[in-house]
Amino acid sequence: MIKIKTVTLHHITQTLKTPFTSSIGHVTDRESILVEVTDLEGISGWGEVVAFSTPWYTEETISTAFHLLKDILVPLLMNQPISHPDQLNHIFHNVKRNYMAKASLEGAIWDLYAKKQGVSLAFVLGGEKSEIECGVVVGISSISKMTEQISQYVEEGYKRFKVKISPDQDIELIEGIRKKFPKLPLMADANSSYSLNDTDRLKELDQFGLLMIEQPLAADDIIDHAKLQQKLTTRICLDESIVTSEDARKAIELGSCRVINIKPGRVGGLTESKKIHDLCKANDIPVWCGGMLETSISRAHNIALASLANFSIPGDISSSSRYWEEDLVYPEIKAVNGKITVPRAEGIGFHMQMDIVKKYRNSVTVIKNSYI
Ligand SMILES: O=C(O)CCC(=O)c1ccccc1C(=O)O
Ligand SMILES: [Mg+2]
Repeated sequence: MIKIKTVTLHHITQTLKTPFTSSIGHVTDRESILVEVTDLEGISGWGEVVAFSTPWYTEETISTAFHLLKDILVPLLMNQPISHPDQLNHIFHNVKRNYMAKASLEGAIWDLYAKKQGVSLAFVLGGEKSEIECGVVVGISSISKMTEQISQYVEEGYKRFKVKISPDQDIELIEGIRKKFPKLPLMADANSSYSLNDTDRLKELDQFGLLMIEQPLAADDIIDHAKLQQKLTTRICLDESIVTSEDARKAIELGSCRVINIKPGRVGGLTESKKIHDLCKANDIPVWCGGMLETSISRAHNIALASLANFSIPGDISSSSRYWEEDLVYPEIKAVNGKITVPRAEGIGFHMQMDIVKKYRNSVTVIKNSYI
């Protein structure tokens, strides 16, 4: 039984090694809220808010998540003994959406739940793989810089390569990469920058043998994606459009996609992620774990999640050093020859380096349970 003593919100800002650009957003300084849940025995579980500073990817921001955590979600959890993290879905039932805020607390409870049993997060989630294959993402810049970055990542051994595209830079970019790397496991993420009017343009991409195209159409759409998928040979992968397992069920039923990207933050946590994984498995839809320019706390959650059987495509889980000067955890999260070993140590399997957390911390908020 988990009895919460305190919930500590560490608000941090880290500067990315190099700014990251997609068709809809540009990130230089990455704000995060690290969520530390400590129980009466003094054991801590860790989660992370992966929302951005502004609502360009989803409607949530770091500020909205802080409000939700402090004023709504943490109070709902206090004075409730928790026997299993799955209960949080029910406890948060009357709070609409705000999935990233919910996921941060839920992730911390999952970590704590595993630690209290002395087993790994991957184990309690039902993970089967002892190592996961890693992919890497190249943000928008010039075609020559993007191709150069890919060459570097090929050398580092990554197993799958994703480039950000938009109608301003797509065919020429993919053509250029393909000339240099004809057989590379390559995919493109459009972050909703096209409409059905661009169908002919998107059909031109079919000739390049991409693994898939991610989220070509609107973030809230599954109807037009179904129409588009019928016209493309390239598989469509949905990211933004899938925020619940019900969304996934409907998208599969409509034929809106042939692959799904699961991000625990986007779907409200690991319980919902597992549900989507299981549903996709039953429907022969492969899944992979997406990335959010996250710290190693979420990276560790993602590694555990990606050890489940139907995560059969390498996800956006790269070395911490892909984005960060310093890792918040020890040992450092590192892809070696494009693979990361799933830790067997308890919980997330990595130790927090509090001196480094404090170095990047703007503020800390401790919420105490009323029974202490
Ligand atoms: O390497 C990563 O963390 C993933 C990068 C990425 O593609 C991304 C980063 C931020 C927000 C949305 C996305 C996305 O998958 O669309
Ligand atoms: Mg995406």
